[in-house]
Amino acid sequence: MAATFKYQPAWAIDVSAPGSSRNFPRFLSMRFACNASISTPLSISHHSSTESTLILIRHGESLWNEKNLFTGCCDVPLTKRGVEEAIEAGKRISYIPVDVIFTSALIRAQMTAMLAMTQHHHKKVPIIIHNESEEATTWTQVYSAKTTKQSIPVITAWQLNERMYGELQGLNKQETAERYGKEKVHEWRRSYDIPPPKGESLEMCSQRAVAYFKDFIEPQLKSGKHVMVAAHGNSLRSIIMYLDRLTSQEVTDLELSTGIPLLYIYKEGKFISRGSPVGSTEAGVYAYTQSLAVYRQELDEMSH
Ligand SMILES: O=C(O)[C@@H](CO)OP(=O)(O)O
Repeated sequence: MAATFKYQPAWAIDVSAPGSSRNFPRFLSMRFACNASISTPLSISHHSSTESTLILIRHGESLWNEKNLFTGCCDVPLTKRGVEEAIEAGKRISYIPVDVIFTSALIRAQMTAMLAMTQHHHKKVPIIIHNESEEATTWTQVYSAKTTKQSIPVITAWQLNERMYGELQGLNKQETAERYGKEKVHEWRRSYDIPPPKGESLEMCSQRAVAYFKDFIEPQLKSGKHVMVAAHGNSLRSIIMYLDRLTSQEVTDLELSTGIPLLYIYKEGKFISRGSPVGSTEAGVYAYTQSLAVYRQELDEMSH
């Protein structure tokens, strides 16, 4: 079968991307059996666009957020409230274009991305790309160009996982503060370079999360693709530190709420923060760039 996989859809990522020689997941080798020419159905052309959107979403409330437990890389699902937050987040971004989704390898981020996309006006189907083995790649192929066009690839990457919290994972945050002192626990949770016992500091988390962002997500934005990243409090704090050029002191005060999408415009190599596309500020988002305004208008026309 492999010999027949001749075409690479627009969503497949350039194998020559920097960092591809590292041991990153094998999503790079995705192939389709059909002779598919994939492009966005709306008028924002990937090739002519000089600006693209980046949505960052921290997952909705998880069962361990609810119980106030250190979670880190433990793979726990969303609560009912987390599910609702993800759906609400989806409503807030439902008019913002999304061509490719990156999530961590953890279910709470993946659930958030999938639930958010149920609200999107373009009605495309998010599909998780499985390239963990030859079989996974072969057995998950799509053979229809039309179906591929109506899909959004969802790329999972462990590098976007929550920071690994070491020996704090599963411990109650309040009880840990009582045992080790509030200040020590705050230092473990929010300092830049002090790791919790046997865990990752924010700096260590940033070394993998920001490297992944630069190597795999930024090239997508550069090529005009609109990207959503669903990840975690600390992996996103490290990415925001990079995007907003925060100092290691400034990032200690950065807190992200669950399920609140943050919007950036990527333009001429720069990231411009547009805050959270909530309610009335949405107009401001669309006023910001002409091509986004056109996208919005076309979505409106499609849904009438
Ligand atoms: O427990 C965790 O994994 C994180 C995020 O929920 O907690 P904190 O906010 O303490 O970094």
